[in-house]
Amino acid sequence: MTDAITVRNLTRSYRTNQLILANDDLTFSVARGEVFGVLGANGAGKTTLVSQLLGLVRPTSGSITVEGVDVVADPDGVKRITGFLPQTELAMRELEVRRALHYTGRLRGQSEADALRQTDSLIDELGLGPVAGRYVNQLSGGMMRLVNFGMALMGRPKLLVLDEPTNELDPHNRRLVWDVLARRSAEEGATVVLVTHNVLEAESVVDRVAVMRRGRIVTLGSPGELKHRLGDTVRMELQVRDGGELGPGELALLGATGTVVPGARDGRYLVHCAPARMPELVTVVTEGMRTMGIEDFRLSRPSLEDVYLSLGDGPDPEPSTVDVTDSAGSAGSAAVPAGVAVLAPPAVPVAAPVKPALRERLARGLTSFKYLWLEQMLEVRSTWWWSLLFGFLMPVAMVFGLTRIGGGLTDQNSLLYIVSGAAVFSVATEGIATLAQRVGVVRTSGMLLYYVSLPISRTAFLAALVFSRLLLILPGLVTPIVAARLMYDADLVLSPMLLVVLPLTCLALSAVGLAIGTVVESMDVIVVITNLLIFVLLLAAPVLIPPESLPLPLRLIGYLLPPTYAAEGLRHALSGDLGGMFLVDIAVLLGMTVLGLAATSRWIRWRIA
Ligand SMILES: Nc1ncnc2c1ncn2[C@@H]1O[C@H](COP(=O)(O)OP(=O)(O)OP(=O)(O)O)[C@@H](O)[C@H]1O
Repeated sequence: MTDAITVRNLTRSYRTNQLILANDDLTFSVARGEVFGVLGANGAGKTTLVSQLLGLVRPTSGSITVEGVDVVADPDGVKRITGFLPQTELAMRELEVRRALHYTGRLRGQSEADALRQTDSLIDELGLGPVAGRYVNQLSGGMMRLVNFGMALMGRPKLLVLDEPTNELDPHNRRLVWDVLARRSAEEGATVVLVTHNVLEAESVVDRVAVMRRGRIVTLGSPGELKHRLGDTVRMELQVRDGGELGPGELALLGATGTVVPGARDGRYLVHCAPARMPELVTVVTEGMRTMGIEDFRLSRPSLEDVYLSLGDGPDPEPSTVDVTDSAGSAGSAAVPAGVAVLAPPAVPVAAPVKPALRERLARGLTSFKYLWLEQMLEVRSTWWWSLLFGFLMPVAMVFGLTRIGGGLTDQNSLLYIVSGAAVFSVATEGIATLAQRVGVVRTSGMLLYYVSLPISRTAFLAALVFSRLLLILPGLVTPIVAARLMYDADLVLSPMLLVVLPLTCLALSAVGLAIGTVVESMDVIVVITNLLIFVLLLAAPVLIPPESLPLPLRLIGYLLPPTYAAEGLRHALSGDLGGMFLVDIAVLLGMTVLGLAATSRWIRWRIA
């Protein structure tokens, strides 16, 4: 078998108030078509390892090759051949199951026909027929996980990286997932990297397993080999009544015949001993059943769980105690420092990063944009009525109401303020506030991790976010103008310049929304900032109210806010005043667009680090 993954001296450190070695000098290889398990306690470094395999986290040092692609030099190359199932919340939750699978296939570069074909066959294979038309976020946790598993399989990736794929699944569906994985690896030659805490289940699925602790691989081999290392032992599994604990005296009594380790459940203990000592152990247990509170016990051969538990959770092992076996034939190397050394030279030569031709990139970018845009449009459908309220009715209501305050409309200038103010207020609500909050949710929920793992460009992703809101934003800009014309036969100039001002206003305010949602760390702070902005717009900025009616401090604050310039630009355009001040407004809006998009592009964590 040739190697699909080659990892050499991989180290990833994080510097917080201390230096954390999340992965510490890992060297191993995974053969093509192999199911490779990664086990380890919380914080052992499993997620850091798979994130690096996927090109999502940049190694501090070392190298990774996946199917001949140098992951560090060409992180996009690896995304084209990988299917990823993260533990975090996935995108596409507001789509129907069928669409979520289909769109994922298209975003992974499948043709329309192929994506539809595979969607149908996966729905069959995973038994998703009864829920195919239902929204993903309305399914039970287990069914949602099964759909997410299906999404990872779309595009028939050469490498599947699955983080706890059977979490929340019932026994029937767990079996289904393992069977599907076994088929993918045996029939299609897919390589599977499986992160799991479920040691018992992993044993029946994985070809080899690496056990990690404190950033290192402390043992690696096939389940059979690892169990063999426990020697010619037998084990007894004990269950203490009501999940209780054994006291030090009782542990010493059992420990006299073998090694005692606590099991994975409360009240469960495993005792390993030589076959010759077993009668003695059985006597100790049967005689002490009542005094020790032992409810049940049984004898068996050691399992992978025993290997895992026998490694304990003590301090990092010394290099000399590191235990390595590599069934692919690689040998451990004493020259490699602490951790594991299972060194296999890459069987596939590392290819230089392949940059697809411009035409292909454009075609891929457009397809990505189309499906991300469609996805976003479907995501916002639950809030359409709210957006339409702001887009159509609120600006009209504002024009209607504000023109009646204080005995009615006095002059054309006031009408201009009201019309442009109402328009910009509605755009700011949808463009800045809603967009900023949406980006914040995508970023903080872990959905971004999923988008980042797909072979899509950041530009396509951001463009889809903005353009999906445009349809909701544009009516809010236009309806106050139409309302004023109809209600007051207002003398508004509908110059071609409006075709510049209106889209630019949408774009500039959306860019500000994107930047706030990206740069501000906390979701709560994003909500506070955007609400405050809307509040200030309504009450203080020279958007609805002429500046001469505002005290100087409020006027100054107003001129610090982006929407003020949008309102001014619109007012100047509607009054036909296209002189110097209008050009200043356009320049500020352009500047805001560039700054907002640059800040978003710079700070959005497209590659986690
Ligand atoms: N972005 C980060 N900044 C600082 N420390 C980090 C970061 N990511 C991971 N770590 C640290 O690296 C170590 C390994 O974390 P990792 O998430 O890889 O563990 P894990 O084995 O996947 O754990 P779990 O089973 O809980 O998911 C932990 O100590 C963690 O706190």
